Amino acid sequence: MATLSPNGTSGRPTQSTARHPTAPTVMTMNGHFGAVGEKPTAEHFEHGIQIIDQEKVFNENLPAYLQSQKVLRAGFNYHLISVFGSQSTGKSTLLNYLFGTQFGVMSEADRRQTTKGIWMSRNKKEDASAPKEQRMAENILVMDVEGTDGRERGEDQDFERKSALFALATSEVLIVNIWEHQVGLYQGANMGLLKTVFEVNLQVFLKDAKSVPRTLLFFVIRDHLGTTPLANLKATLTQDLARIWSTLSKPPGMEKSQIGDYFDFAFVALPHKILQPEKFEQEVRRLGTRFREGYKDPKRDGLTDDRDEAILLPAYHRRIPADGFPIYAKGVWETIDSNKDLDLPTQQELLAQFRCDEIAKEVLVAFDAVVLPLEERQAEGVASGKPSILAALGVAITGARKAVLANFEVEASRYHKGVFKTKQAELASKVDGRLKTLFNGQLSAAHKAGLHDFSEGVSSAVKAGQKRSNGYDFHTIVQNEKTKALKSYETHAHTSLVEGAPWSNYQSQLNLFRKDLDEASARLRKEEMRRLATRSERWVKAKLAESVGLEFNKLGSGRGGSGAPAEGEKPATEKDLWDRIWNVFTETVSHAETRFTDRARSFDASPEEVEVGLWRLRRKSWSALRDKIEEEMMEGNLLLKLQENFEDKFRYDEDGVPRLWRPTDDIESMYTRARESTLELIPLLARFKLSTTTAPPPLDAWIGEAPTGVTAADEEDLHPIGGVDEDEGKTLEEEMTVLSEAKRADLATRFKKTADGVYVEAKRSAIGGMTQVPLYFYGLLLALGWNEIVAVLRNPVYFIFLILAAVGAYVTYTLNLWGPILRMTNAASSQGLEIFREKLREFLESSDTGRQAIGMSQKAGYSMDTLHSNGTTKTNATKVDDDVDEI
Ligand SMILES: Nc1nc2c(ncn2[C@@H]2O[C@H](COP(=O)(O)OP(=O)(O)OP(=O)(O)O)[C@@H](O)[C@H]2O)c(=O)[nH]1
Repeated sequence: MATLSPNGTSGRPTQSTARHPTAPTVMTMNGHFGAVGEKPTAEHFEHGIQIIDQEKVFNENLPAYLQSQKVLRAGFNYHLISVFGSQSTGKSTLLNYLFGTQFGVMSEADRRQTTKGIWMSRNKKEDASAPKEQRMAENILVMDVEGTDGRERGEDQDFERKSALFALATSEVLIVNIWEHQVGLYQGANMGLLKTVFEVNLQVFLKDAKSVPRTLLFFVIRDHLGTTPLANLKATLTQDLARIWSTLSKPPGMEKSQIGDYFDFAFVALPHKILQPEKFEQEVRRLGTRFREGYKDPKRDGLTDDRDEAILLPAYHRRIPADGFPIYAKGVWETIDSNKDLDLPTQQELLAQFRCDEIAKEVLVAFDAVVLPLEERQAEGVASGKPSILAALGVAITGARKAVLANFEVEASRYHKGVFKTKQAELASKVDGRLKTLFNGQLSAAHKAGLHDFSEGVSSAVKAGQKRSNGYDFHTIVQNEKTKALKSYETHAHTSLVEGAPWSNYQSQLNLFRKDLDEASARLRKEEMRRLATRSERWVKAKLAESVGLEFNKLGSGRGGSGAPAEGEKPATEKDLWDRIWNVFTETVSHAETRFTDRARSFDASPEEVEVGLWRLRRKSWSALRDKIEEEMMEGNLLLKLQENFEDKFRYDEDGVPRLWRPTDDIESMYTRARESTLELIPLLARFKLSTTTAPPPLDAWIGEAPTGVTAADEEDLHPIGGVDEDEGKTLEEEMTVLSEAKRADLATRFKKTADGVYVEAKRSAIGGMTQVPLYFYGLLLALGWNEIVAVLRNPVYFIFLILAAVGAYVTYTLNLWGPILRMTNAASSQGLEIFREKLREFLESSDTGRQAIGMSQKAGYSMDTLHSNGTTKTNATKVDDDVDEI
């Protein structure tokens, strides 16, 4: 590191190493760094910083310097003072005295330029008299500007002009350092330079005259001997300045403007430093306090001497926040250096935009630290399809939002108001955009979870209710779950509210949630209605299976309680079969409808929904009835019913007593009557019609028009019904046709064969009864069997056996058991005959001659085979059982 002698002359810092590649990579006094990435420290800036070097290069380390001096975060709480004047007039010396800085000072013996470019240093003198909280006023930055009229630059006044402009654009106070004997001179008193300053001032602030901060031109007259009073010197200088002002060509509209409209002037004279060192130091100290102390009102504070008035008035402040100063200064310098028109308001706007963006970035770091993880968790939840509800979201994001906006305001509000407002709005909308997404995401997660929980809650409560003996009230379950879901949603939404954000409310989302809940409960209710409908349908089906089955069974009893049917007249049970079925059907369904309606009402189902449910129930019930009828009408079943009906009419008399056929009986006419009566049943059964009207039942009127609320889904599983679903191509007539013409004919043929079999059997049994033994046969039996009779009578064992047999026969007779015994015997003999026939067939099948015998035996077994081929499932054994029952 370069070293400095205490007075800073011999070790005067070298120039920027950045501009001299051969220079060592160490930091030099001007604050330019050699090594890339090297961080400057407070030590590096012991002598301040050369913010612009003599080659007019701006030093990028200015922020680091301000940071090291703890000025960067001071906001507006700092002051900037520049000093300029002729070379070697003691400017640096004055600043070092006033502010404790360590600017380089020329040695007494060597009159050459020491200050090159523009240096800056922070005031190091503390004002011990000031209260602690006011010590911020010590943030005074002092710029030591390269002296004018220097022999080193000669005629080149470019830097001189540019540095003066720079000082004017940035400083509150311009100290013009002149020696007493320079007063009245033009160049020596820097009047040329001041003319430039005034000109530029007019141009620079022309655009926005109102916002022009005033500048204090503070003339420090050095080596004041006292022979010419300060007032005179002051007057001379004031006159000179006024003259210069008057000679300036002013822009239109500003012709009459006075120098005092833009500048304040102050004058101070300092004694000769060499000749009157004590007085010099005393006056310098007095002057120093004027910089460091707050403003003093001459009258209020009882000041008698304007030498005690404060210098750094608020009106002079350039209103550039300290953290924006390096950017601003750089922008200003680059504009000046490139000889462009300096437009300070624009510079300030540019600065404001730049800094506001930077500040926004800075404050967003803390915001991101809070919000980013939340956003990530939410995005993960959405991606996985299970949006997660973020706990205490509102508190977290409200804090983050408040902090980011407050921090931005603190830092950025110092900049150009318009830009600040715009950037603040931009930041707020960016922050709010993200938070709104987060908030809405939270609400939609709560929405989804709420709906899911609601459906689950209802389902599990219904399941639990199904297990309970006293059932469950669906409506209450739905209401309870709905209340729970709404409460939970509101809690989540409430805890996610972002305090202070105008968009942060959830009323519309809550309404949407409520609407979706209603939809979900309507859907669940519909499902429950479906379940109820299924239960009702099952109930109707079971009831119909029982009651319709019973009605059909009554067909088997052909007497209908009125004995053998008279010619052409049908028993009541047969005539009004369909009426009874229709009545049973409508009553059953009506009963089911009442139950369905009551239950559905308890679900809070709408009348339309109930209407649809009832309509479906009626259609389903009709289908169930049709199925049942079809089942009853299955060929085997029907033939059996007809056979039973016929046998009932044929085999039993008017009192329901089985007939014992005698040869004298008119079997044929009785058979014909019973057969015809049963045959008449076939057309009756073939078509579903009411006896009263002989028309089909009013099915379409009974089912009714499809309610308006019926959807395609409701009709999906319904069978088309003629008369109701005309478009399905089936008429009501077809719907009501139970047996087709061909089936009827076939059924009649089959039945006739069965009936014929029964008739033959009856005839045979009548003829069997007719066989009488001749009387002489008994005489012959007595004659031939006399010996055996005597043997039996004489033998006590035979005799006792005979008596027992007689008693047994008598008991059988008194118990009326002879008939069944005979039948059983008959059945057993026919069975035996059948077995014998089978055996014979098997035997004969093995030989050619046997085939003929099979044919014969088949003929003999005609009635039995017919019975089997007619589809009856009854075996002889069961027939025997039936007979036993009948008895
Ligand atoms: N007579 C007199 N000499 C002074 C006074 N103040 C400083 N000097 C001397 O003047 C010389 C120049 O002082 P500097 O402070 O370096 O002057 P400067 O204006 O900063 O010089 P440059 O930076 O080169 O422009 C030094 O030798 C000082 O000792 C003063 O009030 N009166």
